[in-house]
Amino acid sequence: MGLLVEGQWQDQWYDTSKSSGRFIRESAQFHDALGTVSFPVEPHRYHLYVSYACPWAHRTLIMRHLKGLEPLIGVTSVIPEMLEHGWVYNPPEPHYGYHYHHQLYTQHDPLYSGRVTVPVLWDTQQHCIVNNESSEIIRQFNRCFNALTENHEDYYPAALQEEIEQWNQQIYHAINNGVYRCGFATSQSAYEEACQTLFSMLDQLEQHLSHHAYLTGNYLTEADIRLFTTLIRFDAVYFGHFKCNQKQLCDYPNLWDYTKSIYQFRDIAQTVQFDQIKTHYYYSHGQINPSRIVPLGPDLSDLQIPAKRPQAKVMC
Ligand SMILES: N[C@@H](CCC(=O)N[C@@H](CS)C(=O)NCC(=O)O)C(=O)O
Repeated sequence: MGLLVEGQWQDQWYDTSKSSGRFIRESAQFHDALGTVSFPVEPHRYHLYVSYACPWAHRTLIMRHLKGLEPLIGVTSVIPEMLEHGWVYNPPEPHYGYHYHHQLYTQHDPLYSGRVTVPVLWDTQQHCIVNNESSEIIRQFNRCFNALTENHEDYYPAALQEEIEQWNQQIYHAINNGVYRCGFATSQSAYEEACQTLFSMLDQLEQHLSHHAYLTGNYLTEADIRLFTTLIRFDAVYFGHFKCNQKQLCDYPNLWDYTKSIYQFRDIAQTVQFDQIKTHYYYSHGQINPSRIVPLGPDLSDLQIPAKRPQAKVMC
């Protein structure tokens, strides 16, 4: 785990010393958009770099799948173990033969300073990063390629945007980033604050999902996709490794059924790789798990049993 400082790789854990033990996530630095003069929409031009372990990158894999973009946008993944060199490709990535993900960042900017994260959307023609913020990449995947794919499904429909934004904001803070705020906290008070916020939001969602099939009703939206990638990792890694252990997700009947329903929707299950998820978290974070032992459980076979709620609808 590390970061680049003016283009030089430094092996360094997160610094929580100036924030009373609280983990504060750095913002992504690249925010360009497809469908602009600089980045016109073209097949086979853009490439996605992901980790199957990472919940943020997982959002982009799901949207790429639902929007039928697999034939148009290639994917390179890293190995789950993220150690002194950060994210590592295996085999080397296809465009430049790089071994380390930080080499892609310095290809874009030889003096880049900051964290080296996945996902990255890369332009293979101009040899640069288009965007490294998952919430923006999924919006671009949702709308930019419709003319090429003839897939007009809309996971961010105008009529639901206000509601989606509200959910996104609450869920990002309490849950998506919330599990990291628990796991990477280095003081008791920072951990407890994050854990209480997390479980109070899960309790609120459990109520909501007792009378709504999905966050905004019967339609699957980006808000559900963003929530799903954290929930599907909950019992496997966040409960134990990140100490989010007031309850397991499977103790919440509605949240668990909701998670199953999305897992079972249109082969989304194929984007979920539990081996990589468990190996990444338990093996990579030596500060949290010095033995690097990866637990055998939990038994997640219940995910295969059909969910009870109605299958999601998709707006077109
Ligand atoms: N805001 C980014 C966050 C991406 C992110 O933090 N990814 C993690 C993987 S789960 C990462 O690459 N971390 C490496 C690091 O922080 O050094 C997004 O949503 O795309």
